Amino acid sequence: MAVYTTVSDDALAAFLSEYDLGVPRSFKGIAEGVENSNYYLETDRGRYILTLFERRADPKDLPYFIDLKRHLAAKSYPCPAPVAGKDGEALRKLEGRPAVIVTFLDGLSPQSPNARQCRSLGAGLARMHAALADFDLRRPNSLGPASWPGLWRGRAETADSLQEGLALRIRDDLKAIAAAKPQSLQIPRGTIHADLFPDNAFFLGDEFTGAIDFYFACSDVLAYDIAVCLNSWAFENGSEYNFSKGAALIAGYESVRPLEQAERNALPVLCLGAAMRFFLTRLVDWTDTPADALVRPKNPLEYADKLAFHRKAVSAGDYGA
Ligand SMILES: Nc1ncnc2c1ncn2[C@@H]1O[C@H](COP(=O)(O)OP(=O)(O)O)[C@@H](O)[C@H]1O
Ligand SMILES: N[C@@H](CCOP(=O)(O)O)C(=O)O
Repeated sequence: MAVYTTVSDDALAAFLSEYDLGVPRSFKGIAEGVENSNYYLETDRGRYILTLFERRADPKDLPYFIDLKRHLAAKSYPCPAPVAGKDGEALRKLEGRPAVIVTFLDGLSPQSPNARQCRSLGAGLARMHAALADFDLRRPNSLGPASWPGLWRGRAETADSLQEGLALRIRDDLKAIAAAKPQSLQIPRGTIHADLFPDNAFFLGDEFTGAIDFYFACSDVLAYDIAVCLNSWAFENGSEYNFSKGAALIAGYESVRPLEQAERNALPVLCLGAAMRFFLTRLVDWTDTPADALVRPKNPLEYADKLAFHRKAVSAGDYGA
């Protein structure tokens, strides 16, 4: 359960008095998620999510995330809309942490997405990129390749304790990615979600109905978002790549924005990089999650296994593109 910060009755009452949201009916910690503390809030006027930002969120980035969601919502892209208080501000403090209220989005996150859902998700991702094409704020990817050596430092022993010989393989992957210089790729850039996992996408049946959790959004190559999605949507049983799902996801994306050849060529290194990013943050969380936090850290080995698949991929064809 992702609740790092407990909200007292008095603090909640004082916080809600800053809004015009009616009378609270329900307030509960949310079981899913790992990054921030999330609460479900229902009042007589509607349903909301209250988020308190925790360790990885840099307070100076929060206005960027709020503006980004406002931009998408203004374009009728289905995502949570930030709720402003009586003073017009969406960002304030609760229990000493930065906090926002956003609107509740309906839909279900697929546990095991099928190929039709992958196709719809790919199209939804491309529509998001299109809707953000004129979003003019910039935020560097704080979990991009430059951050990985720092995340990895001092973790070799933990990696080897999870899987024999893993540290050596990770060192080799980091060297291979650095040599490929993914930051210098001459391919389309824009604003990306950077964490569009199945638990951050909602569906009604097989139709993508919206995205949540934009708190890793940043300026980067657009195809990196596809790489994140191939990693999180197209594998089964951890490490088995499902070609049909990957092909459907890419085809869905291309039904809105066809990929350039250079983007296709970059897919293997972008997929390796995306798997590395999630392996490393999971490895850090595996040992550094506070003992009293109500959260289930995610398994880093799932991404160590995906790295093994990407190491062998030579072209976009290996992913179904
Ligand atoms: N706007 C929203 N509408 C509906 N449910 C939401 C919304 N925001 C978050 N949730 C629920 O809260 C869970 C955790 O949210 P998420 O933003 O993924 O947390 P974290 O960033 O802390 O990992 C989601 O899986 C979803 O069930
Ligand atoms: N998607 C990441 C962790 C971030 O958590 P989320 O619940 O905000 O998606 C992972 O799976 O490692």
